[in-house]
Amino acid sequence: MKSHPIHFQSAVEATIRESRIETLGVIHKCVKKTTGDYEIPAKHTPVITNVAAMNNDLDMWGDPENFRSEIFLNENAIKQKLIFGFGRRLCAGETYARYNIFGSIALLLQNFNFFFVEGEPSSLEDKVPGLIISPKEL
Ligand code: HEM
Repeated sequence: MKSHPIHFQSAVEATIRESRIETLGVIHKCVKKTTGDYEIPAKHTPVITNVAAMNNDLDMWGDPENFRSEIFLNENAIKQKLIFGFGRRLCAGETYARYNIFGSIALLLQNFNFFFVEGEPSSLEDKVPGLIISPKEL
């Protein structure tokens, strides 16, 4: 079956979200007392976006624990952007990261077959926690 690049792209987006590599955003200083629905107690209060919570929000995703790439088929979906933070200080490496992840996964899938190895980390739960989540050593 021949798949369309946009379907592959949405699978890549879903993989980035599902892998939950980013837990917190960087510290920002509020320039206004309100942001969206939030009241910030004082101007210039430092705020940190809880990226992990956004990517696991039940109201937003319904079933965040499931891999559903079709959510990302709509190129303009706001959810697609949340992976890299939001607002004027969102991830500066977004385009670079998307381009590289897309290319790397495409090349790997074209050239290799992947299997789980018994006794070795096999799921996304097998990871090392931290500000940036990484897989356990393979
Ligand atoms: C899948 C890969 C990546 C993900 C999921 C990711 C995600 C994020 C997130 C969530 C933030 C915080 C945004 C906020 O606080 O609102 C951020 C900030 C940032 N990221 Fe990334 N990032 C990725 C790759 C990269 C790469 C490859 C670079 C550089 C080449 C990069 C450079 C930065 C920088 C400089 C900031 C701070 C931006 C600012 O405060 O103005 N990121 N990223």
